[in-house]
Amino acid sequence: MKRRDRILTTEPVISAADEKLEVPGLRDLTHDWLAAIGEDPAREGLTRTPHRVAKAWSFMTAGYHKTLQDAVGEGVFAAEGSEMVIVKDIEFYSMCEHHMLPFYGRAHVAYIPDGKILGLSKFARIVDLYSRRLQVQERITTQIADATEELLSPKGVAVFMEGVHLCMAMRGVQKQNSSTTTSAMRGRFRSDPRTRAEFMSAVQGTLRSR
Ligand SMILES: Nc1nc2c(ncn2[C@@H]2O[C@H](COP(=O)(O)OP(=O)(O)OP(=O)(O)O)[C@@H](O)[C@H]2O)c(=O)[nH]1
Ligand SMILES: [Zn+2]
Repeated sequence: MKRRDRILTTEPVISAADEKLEVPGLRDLTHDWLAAIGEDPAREGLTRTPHRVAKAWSFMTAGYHKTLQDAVGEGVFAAEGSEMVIVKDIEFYSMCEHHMLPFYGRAHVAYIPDGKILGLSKFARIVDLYSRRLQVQERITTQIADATEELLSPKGVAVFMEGVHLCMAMRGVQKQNSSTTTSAMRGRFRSDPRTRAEFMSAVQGTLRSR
C-alpha cells in the first residue's frame, strides 16, 4: 500500500483522555459538515479535524455544563469597606447565537461592597462561564451583573463590555472596524451619576483604539 492510501484509510488515533474532552456526537457532525461544504473528510489534512473541532467546541461551550457556584467556589469573603472595586480588561471570547461565529473583546466589572467581597480572579471565571455558550453580548453583560448581585448583594454593580463580532466583519455587512459596547448599571451605579461617571472614566476607551 502506498503511503497516501494508508493515510486515507487509517482512522486517526485519539487517546481515551482526549476523547473525554469531546461532547459526544460532535465529531460525527463535523465529519458531515466537512462533506456538506464540499470537502473530502478523508483527505490527509482533515482526518483529525472532526476530533479537533469537537474538542475545541466542547471547550468553547463548557459554560453550559457549569454553574455559578462551580465558577466561584469558596471565593466570597466577609469584609468591611464600601469603596468601589473595579476589575478591568477581562478578555472574553464567545460565539454569537445567530451565526455561531466568534465575538470577543473585554469586560469591565465594578461593584460597591456591602459586607462581602469576591476573590478578584472569580470575575474572570464568571465572564468565562457566560461567554462559553452561544450568546448575544447584551445577555452576557446582564448575566455578569446578575451573578455579582446574587453573590454579593452589593450597593451597586456595573458591567461594561466592548466586543468585535466576526459575523459583522467576515460576512453580512462586512464592517471590520466596528465594535459594540454594552452595559448594565445597578444600584448606586444607576442612581448616582457621579459613581457611574467614575466607573466609565476608569474603563472607557474602545477596543479598536488600543
Ligand atoms: N443584539 C445583538 N445582535 C447581534 C449580536 N451578535 C450578532 N448580532 C446580530 O444578529 C443579527 C442577526 O440578524 P438576521 O437578520 O437574523 O441575520 P442575517 O440575515 O444573517 O443578518 P446580517 O448579519 O445583517 O446579514 C445581525 O444583525 C447580527 O449583527 C449580539 O451580541 N447582540
Ligand atoms: Zn452573528
